[in-house]
Amino acid sequence: FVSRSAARLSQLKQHFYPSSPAILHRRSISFTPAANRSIATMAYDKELEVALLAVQRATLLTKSVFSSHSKGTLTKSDASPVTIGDFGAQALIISSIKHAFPEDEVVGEEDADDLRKDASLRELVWGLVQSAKLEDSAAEDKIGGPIPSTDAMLDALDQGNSAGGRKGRIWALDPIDGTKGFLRGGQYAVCLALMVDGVPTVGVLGCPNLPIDDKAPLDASIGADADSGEGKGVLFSAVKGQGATSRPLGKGALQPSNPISMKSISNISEATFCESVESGHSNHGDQAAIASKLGITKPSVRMDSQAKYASIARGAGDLYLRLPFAKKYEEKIWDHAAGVVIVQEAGGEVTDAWGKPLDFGIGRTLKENNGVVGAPKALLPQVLEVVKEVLSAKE
Ligand SMILES: Nc1ncnc2c1ncn2[C@@H]1O[C@H](COP(=O)(O)O)[C@@H](OP(=O)(O)O)[C@H]1O
Ligand SMILES: [Mg+2]
Ligand SMILES: [Mg+2]
Ligand SMILES: [Mg+2]
Repeated sequence: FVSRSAARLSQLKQHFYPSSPAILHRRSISFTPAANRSIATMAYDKELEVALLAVQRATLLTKSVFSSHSKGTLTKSDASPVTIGDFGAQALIISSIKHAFPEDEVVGEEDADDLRKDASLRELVWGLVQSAKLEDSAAEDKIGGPIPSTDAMLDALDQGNSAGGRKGRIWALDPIDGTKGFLRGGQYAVCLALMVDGVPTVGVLGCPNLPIDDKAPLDASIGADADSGEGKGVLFSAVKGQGATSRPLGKGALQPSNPISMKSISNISEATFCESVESGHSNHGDQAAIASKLGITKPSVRMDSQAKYASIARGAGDLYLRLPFAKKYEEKIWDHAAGVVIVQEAGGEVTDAWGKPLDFGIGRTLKENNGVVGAPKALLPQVLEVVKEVLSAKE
């Protein structure tokens, strides 16, 4: 008994005086392997952290452009707008990715052509890029700190030129999705996804004008006048197999996250569907016909950008409808990759309008797909049936 209690006493001493060399040794055996195991199971944790910080830093830049008078808007060859915010955000994000993962490729929407030709535009963007700094130095370090020179900024912008493909690690980047919404003061999103062998695997959406509260109701005004202010600004993210989360968009280190999931609705007629504001981006008429065939009576919620995917993933809306006007329009992978993995991890599924899986592995566009439909997994077949009915009636 005496020797057993002496042994117990020594155990207790070791427990309460962990500075003793004996206990340090024991701790290193008994705790470290378990800690390592849990780290090993968190696949893509570094990719996720870098993507979250990179997107958060880029939103500091887009918000500064948003509140400035001139957005330096240009018209691209396809007649769509691009702003100094798009250029600056792309340069910052690519430089973050290349710092952490130098071998990875990036499919980015923009390039440096316009900035190389126009010195004053280049200086405007350079000024913005230099001022966009996370307030936490450890967080800044993780994404490589400031871009060192104008040339480095232009090179980073141009590194979004990957052709995409089915092999290896390729990031899809939309520095400002919903540029028209951004210019209007509506919704926009900074979107970044890592695709592994053509499959969206890590997704991050920075939505400066969405309400932080996952439970906030979606009303029609969400798309119209969503000036960033109190209670606004969300970072959504997901890693394949690990669920989806939201957290407030901050200015420094990452804020704590909450799990999100799609709403469970028992009857499709109760659904709220989200569609583009721009009537040129999807067919509002077909979407209204589909909603009415599904018995949906609530008006659609129109908002720009992948904020629609984020909104259905957090259960604020239910369906994402993007019915094509023309067979020939090829959806861009950066308009969907991040939103798709977030919706999938929140319990949803996304296909094209004919029910075909979206193929992110064939290049910069979804050229084998036509239109996009997203819904809670269990309801998608029912929605697709009606979508196909409406589309077939027009053929
Ligand atoms: N005719 C078209 N059909 C579908 N999408 C289009 C389109 N023309 C432009 N787009 C894309 O629609 C995106 C915005 O989507 P939404 O309508 O959901 O807000 C644009 O992204 P950018 O704003 O990044 O250029 C652009 O890539
Ligand atoms: Mg664009
Ligand atoms: Mg876009
Ligand atoms: Mg864009």
